Amino acid sequence: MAGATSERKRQSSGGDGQGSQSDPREADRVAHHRRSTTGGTPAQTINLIRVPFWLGCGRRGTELGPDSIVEAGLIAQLEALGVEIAVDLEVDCRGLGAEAYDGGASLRAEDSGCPILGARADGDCQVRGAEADGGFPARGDGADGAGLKRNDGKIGAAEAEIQFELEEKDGVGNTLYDDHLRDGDGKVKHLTETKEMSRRVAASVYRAAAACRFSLVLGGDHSAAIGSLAGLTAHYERLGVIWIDAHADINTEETTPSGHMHGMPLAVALGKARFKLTELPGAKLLRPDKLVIVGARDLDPGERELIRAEGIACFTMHDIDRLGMAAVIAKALDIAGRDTDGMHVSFDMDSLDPSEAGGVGTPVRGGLSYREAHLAMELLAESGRVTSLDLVEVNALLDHDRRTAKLAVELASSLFGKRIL
Ligand SMILES: NC(=[NH2+])NCCC[C@H](N)C(=O)O
Repeated sequence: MAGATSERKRQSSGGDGQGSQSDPREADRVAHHRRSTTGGTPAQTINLIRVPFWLGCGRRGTELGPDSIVEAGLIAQLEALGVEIAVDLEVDCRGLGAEAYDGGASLRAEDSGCPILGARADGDCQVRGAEADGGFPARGDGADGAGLKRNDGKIGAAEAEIQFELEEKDGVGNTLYDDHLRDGDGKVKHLTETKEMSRRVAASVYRAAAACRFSLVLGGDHSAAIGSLAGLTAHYERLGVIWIDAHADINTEETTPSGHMHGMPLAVALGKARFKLTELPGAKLLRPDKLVIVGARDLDPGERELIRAEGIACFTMHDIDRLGMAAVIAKALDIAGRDTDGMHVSFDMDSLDPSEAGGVGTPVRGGLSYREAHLAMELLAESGRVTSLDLVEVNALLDHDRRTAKLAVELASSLFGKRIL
C-alpha cells in the first residue's frame, strides 16, 4: 500500500499536496510543454484506481484483473520510470450484486468499515478524511452549465455529495435504481450494479482529474470505462478518447447480442443507449467526432450502423494492416487531440492478438501484434497528451503464467515513457 502511505504523508504535511502550487493547471501545462519539446519521458503523478468488477462481462476471473496486473509488477515498473503513485485505491465492487459473489451478504460494502469508495479500509478512509476539509463546493445548480463546479485543482469537489448519496442508498441494500431496465428482463445484465460501480469509479476518477492527476484505471471488465468517462467528462470541457479494442463496445440495449454491459460503454457515453452517461453526477456526453476506435475486428450489425451513422473514426485491423500503426495513431491523435483539453486512452487487452494476450474473456483472432501494441503506446507517450488510461479485461483465471497481466504492465510502461534506448 505504498500509495495510501504516500497519501497519508501528504496529509500530515498539510493538505493534498496541491496547496503549495498556486496554479496546478499551469504547472501541468508547463510539464506537458517540456515533454513535448524535449520528447522526454513523461514523469507523472497518478492515482491508481482498481476496479475488480466482472458483472459487465459475466465471466469470473475478470475481477482478479487489477490485482493480477499489480502483482505482475506494475508499481515497481512505474516507479522506475519516475511515476509517483499518489493514491492506490480499490473501488469497492463487492457489495454490488452480492448474490453473485462468494459470501453474499457477508461481503457487503459496509462491512469493510469504509462503506463507499474504498475497500481498503486502511487507505481510503484516510483519503476521504482528507477531503472533508478540502472545501468542497456543492454540486452546481447549473449556473456554470457544467453540472459540477470546478475546484481549482483541489481534491474533492462534488465527491462528498456523491458519497453521501451512495451512503444513503447503499447501506440498506443493492437495489439503487428504480428504472425499467432491470436484470432479468432478458436483455441487459446487471445494469443496476454496473451503474453503481460506474458512479463509484467516476467519483474517484473525477477526484484525480480535479487534482490534475493522471487516472490509471485497472479493470475489471470494460464497463469500468463508463465510470472513467463519467468522471473525466465531469472535469474536462472537451474530452478526446482513443478506444483500443477488438470490439467497438457501442451496442445499445436494443442491439446487444449478449446483454453484457462491457459491450455498451461507448453507446452509453455518446448518449445512444437508454442508459446515458449523463445519469451519473456531473458527466457530459462524449462527442462522436472526438472519439477514435483502433483495432476493431469484431463488430455487431447494430454497432456498424451506429458507427456509420455517427461518422465515428474507426481504424479497423484492415486499416492498421494497410496504413501501419504509426499512421493510425497519428490520425487518432489528430482527431482526439484537436480542440480537446483532456485525452483518455481506453485499452482493452483483447485488442492484442490472442497469441500474445490469451487471458481475456472475449478473444478475437487477427489482433494487434506485440510490437504494434507497444508502438501505439510509445507514440501516445511521445505526444505528451494522454491524461488518463484504462487497462481492462485481464481475466486472471484464463491467463497462463500471468502472461497477459505482464503484458499489461509492459504496455503501461510504454505509455508512461519507457523506451528501448
Ligand atoms: N469489452 C469487450 N470485451 N467487449 C466485448 C463485446 C462483445 C459483443 N460485441 C457484445 O456486445 O457482447
